[in-house]
Amino acid sequence: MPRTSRIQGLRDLSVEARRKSVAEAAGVEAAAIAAFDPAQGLGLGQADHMIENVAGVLAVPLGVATNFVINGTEVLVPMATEEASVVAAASNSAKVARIHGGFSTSSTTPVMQAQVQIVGVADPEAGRVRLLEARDELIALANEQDPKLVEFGGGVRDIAVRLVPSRAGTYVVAHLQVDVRDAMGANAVNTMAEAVASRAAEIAGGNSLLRILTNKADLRLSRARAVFDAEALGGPEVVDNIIHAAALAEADPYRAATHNKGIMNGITAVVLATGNDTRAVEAGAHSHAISPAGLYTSLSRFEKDADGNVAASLELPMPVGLVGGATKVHPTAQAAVKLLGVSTAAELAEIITAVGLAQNFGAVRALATEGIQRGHMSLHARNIAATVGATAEEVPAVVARLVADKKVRADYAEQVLADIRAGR
Ligand SMILES: CC(C)(COP(=O)([O-])OP(=O)([O-])OC[C@H]1O[C@@H](n2cnc3c(N)ncnc32)[C@H](O)[C@@H]1OP(=O)([O-])[O-])[C@@H](O)C(=O)NCCC(=O)NCCSC(=O)C[C@@](C)(O)CC(=O)[O-]
Ligand SMILES: NC(=O)C1=CN([C@@H]2O[C@H](COP(=O)(O)OP(=O)(O)OC[C@H]3O[C@@H](n4cnc5c(N)ncnc54)[C@H](OP(=O)(O)O)[C@@H]3O)[C@@H](O)[C@H]2O)C=CC1
Repeated sequence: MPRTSRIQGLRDLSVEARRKSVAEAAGVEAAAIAAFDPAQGLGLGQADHMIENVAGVLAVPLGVATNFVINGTEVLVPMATEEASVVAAASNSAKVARIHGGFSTSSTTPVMQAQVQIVGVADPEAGRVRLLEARDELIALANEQDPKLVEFGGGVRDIAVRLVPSRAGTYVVAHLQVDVRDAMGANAVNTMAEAVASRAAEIAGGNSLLRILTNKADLRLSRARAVFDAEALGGPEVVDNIIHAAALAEADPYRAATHNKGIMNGITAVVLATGNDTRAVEAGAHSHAISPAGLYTSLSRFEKDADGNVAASLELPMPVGLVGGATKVHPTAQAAVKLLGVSTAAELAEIITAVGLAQNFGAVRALATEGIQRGHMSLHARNIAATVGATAEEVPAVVARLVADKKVRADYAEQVLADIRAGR
């Protein structure tokens, strides 16, 4: 069967049947994603090699978002999240995006930056120039630290030097700009920064202090765009409401924070599912969300295009890898990568960005029409039913009453469960 991400009725299958259906649709062996089953996921022994003082593992629901077409390829997306309605929203948006061809993505070269802070330079302007004169020497010294990365075509691409005035004087800050290829790159660039720090300080005429990557990875950008059909959304008025919602997020930091949280609902779920550094991606995203006027603003843009449809776009840092960190050692993360069918970090970064845009659009569309609660709470109701003690067999009946009565609350769920058990 040709690879497809359209699996109608996936929600109605059992977990095991869903996993089988997803593997078939993705064109992978069922064994490739067997580690989605916690029984075959991260073992205590493996976990004990990953972090310190391991006492257990924390399982998180792993859903699969459907309907994605990205650069013409059908993609089923693993999403690790504890939040109801996130997977549904991403799938719903992806379904609408299919009308105009799905998502188009692109990305820059995977360049991560490490900072070397140099303190106590009497003549920082001249110190900066001295460092730039020594560019080739410092690049060679840094590249010696990771011959394998250079062998893969990576390595230091350039050096930039910034002067940062502060209450404690002006710092000369050298940036190593390193192509890290398919790594997230933090360990790689941190090693390089530590190796060049003392020589850089000597050249600049000061003392080196911090040698560490920046998570404001604005030389490693990923982009996604999609067109959402006006008629499918409910007509021009809905489009105008979506544009207004997006305009507020652009202008108001209070709204931008939640608008961007909506984006990260999608992004962080895939970053986590693939064993990548969620904190690095979140730090990069929010540090990127600063307007030219210095305001915290929305990361995505929604515009009404010439045909009256919504043209949505998103560009942000996306420092994710396939070869380092937990991705290589976590069996479920490896299975997630197999399901995605990606072979480079850039491909992964672009899929993650598309999912962020889909998630963001789904939330804003709901907010700009019926509001978030109907969709979100009707799915959250299952959590509430389980919380008050409903068995798997009782949950559907409890949820149906909570949603029908528009009272998705734990106290009401207790009453409904009691009624159902009493045959009322
Ligand atoms: C929840 C929906 C999708 C319902 O929307 P709906 O129109 O009732 O859904 P539907 O039953 O017509 O299904 C449409 C498609 O949605 C997907 N879908 C629909 N239901 C399911 C399900 N149970 N399981 C799996 N997939 C589901 C599925 O893809 C389905 O098509 P199909 O593939 O079946 O042909 C919609 O109301 C929605 O997208 N709401 C937005 C929810 C959301 O954004 N949740 C994120 C949490 S809220 C938040 O924290 C972010 C926020 C809101 O604060 C951000 C911000 O402020 O901007
Ligand atoms: N965000 C942050 O602030 C920080 C994050 N971290 C953590 O660092 C980890 C990621 O760092 P990262 O450097 O990726 O980890 P790794 O050091 O595990 O992986 C990178 C290494 O993999 C090797 N490699 C093999 N194949 C490739 C390839 N195709 N492309 C590139 N490199 C390849 C490279 O050479 P070689 O084998 O010679 O090393 C490279 O140095 C994450 O777990 C993150 O959480 C750490 C510090 C700070």
